Amino acid sequence: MFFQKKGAFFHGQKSVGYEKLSIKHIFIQTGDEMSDNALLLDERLREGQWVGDNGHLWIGQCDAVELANTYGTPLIVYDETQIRTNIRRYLDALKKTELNYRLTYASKAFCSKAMCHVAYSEGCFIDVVSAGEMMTALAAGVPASYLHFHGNNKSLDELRLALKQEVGLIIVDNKDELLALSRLAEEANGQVDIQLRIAPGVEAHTHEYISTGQQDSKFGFDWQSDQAIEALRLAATLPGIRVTGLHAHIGSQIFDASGFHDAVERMAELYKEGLLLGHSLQVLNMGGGLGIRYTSEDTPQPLEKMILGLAEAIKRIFTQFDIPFPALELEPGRSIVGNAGTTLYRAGWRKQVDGVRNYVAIDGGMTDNPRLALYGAKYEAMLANRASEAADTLWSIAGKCCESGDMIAWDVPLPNPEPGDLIAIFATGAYNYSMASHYNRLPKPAVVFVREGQARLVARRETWEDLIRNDVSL
Ligand SMILES: Cc1ncc(COP(=O)(O)O)c(C=O)c1O
Ligand SMILES: N[C@@H](CCCC[NH3+])C(=O)O
Repeated sequence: MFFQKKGAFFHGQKSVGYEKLSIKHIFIQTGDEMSDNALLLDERLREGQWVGDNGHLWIGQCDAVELANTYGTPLIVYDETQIRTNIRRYLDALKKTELNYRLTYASKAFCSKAMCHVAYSEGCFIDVVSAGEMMTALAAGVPASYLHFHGNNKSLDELRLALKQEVGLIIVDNKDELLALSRLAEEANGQVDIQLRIAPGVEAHTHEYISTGQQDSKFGFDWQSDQAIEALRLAATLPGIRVTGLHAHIGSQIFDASGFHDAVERMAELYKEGLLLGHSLQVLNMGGGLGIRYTSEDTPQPLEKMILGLAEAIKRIFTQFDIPFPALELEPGRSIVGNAGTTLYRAGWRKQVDGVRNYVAIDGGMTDNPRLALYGAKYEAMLANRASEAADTLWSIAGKCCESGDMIAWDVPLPNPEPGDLIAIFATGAYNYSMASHYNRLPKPAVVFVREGQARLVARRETWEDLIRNDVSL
């Protein structure tokens, strides 16, 4: 039987081990209202970073130059304190909403055993979207009851695995999956808790490719054409499943709260229908999506303001519908790990075309950071070994792949780089390592966590042997 283990489900009910599990450490800066760089002179620096007397970039009290010399480049450096701070800010804000709540880390943003362990140790549930992410979290010691299984095309094998492992929740994306899951659960004589993912048909105000709440989306039951209400009706007739919540994730890198509020209106209407159909709904899962500052052009609202605003909208709208307040579940990824990651590259050869552009090539590229190629993402850069020198020339940072679009940043200010300099790219903690590829057979970079002056390797650099491991012997 795979009934969910009881008693670990809402922070508001004090049954989850947030207080118990959290590890004491010093916050470098705690005020939610402060922007990332409020205390720092160089606005490219993130919280927990500074330029040392030696002119080097320091991250989490570790010298970036030493990190690169020790672990090689490209190297993704995560400030573990920052990750924990980000999670605690979410939990603190959620606590203030006075709703029951649950915080789920969307591991797609950066999935590794160390990261799953950190998120869980801070009290997060873990959103996984494949058997691979599920097995990573389990290998990290996260109990299956803390896993929430997402995805628009979970295979039958993946669903069977989720049931066998007794994951805490499955977020069902479409009718085919709903029918299949009910059948599998019935065959196993069990019952599984599910949420239905809804496409509420709202505008998220973000890049088209990372917008998911609109009607024309591959994700979720369509609200506008009544697919969603039909799913609730169907689910009420199916054995083996218990609909405990409704889910909407409208997109990613969002600064404007209006899309969330519009979504709540539609979700509340559906929630009421669900209750009337006899579903034991308890949770409104509003997904992730909060944006972060990649460059000074980005101006995210303070986290607490976004969360309290969302909670107020939920309370107001649920009151209008005359239904009990739900527990609020959030599922952030980028805003947990994005600003905590910095990638260090070794500068290679340059190409300067007078009056056109200065290029400096690095020892990585779209293989470890495809975000410019995919979304036109912008980043800020610094020479980590010459961080106190004036950044007085514009340089474009090119990857080493055979692809003109293999760029990391266009025209960013740097002191004239020399081959061998160390180039730091900030805010690369989300969707970089997790979207890394082997194009041109480049090995994936190493990942280290730094914390209070200590560094630990959490993912080793791939080797050439790793790259040919799956090639069958000739
Ligand atoms: C279902 C779901 N939940 C949560 C997230 C995390 O989003 P973000 O990284 O923008 O917080 C995503 C990714 O966009 C998602 O697809
Ligand atoms: N990969 C995207 C985010 C996708 C969010 C997952 N649904 C990015 O790098 O911004």
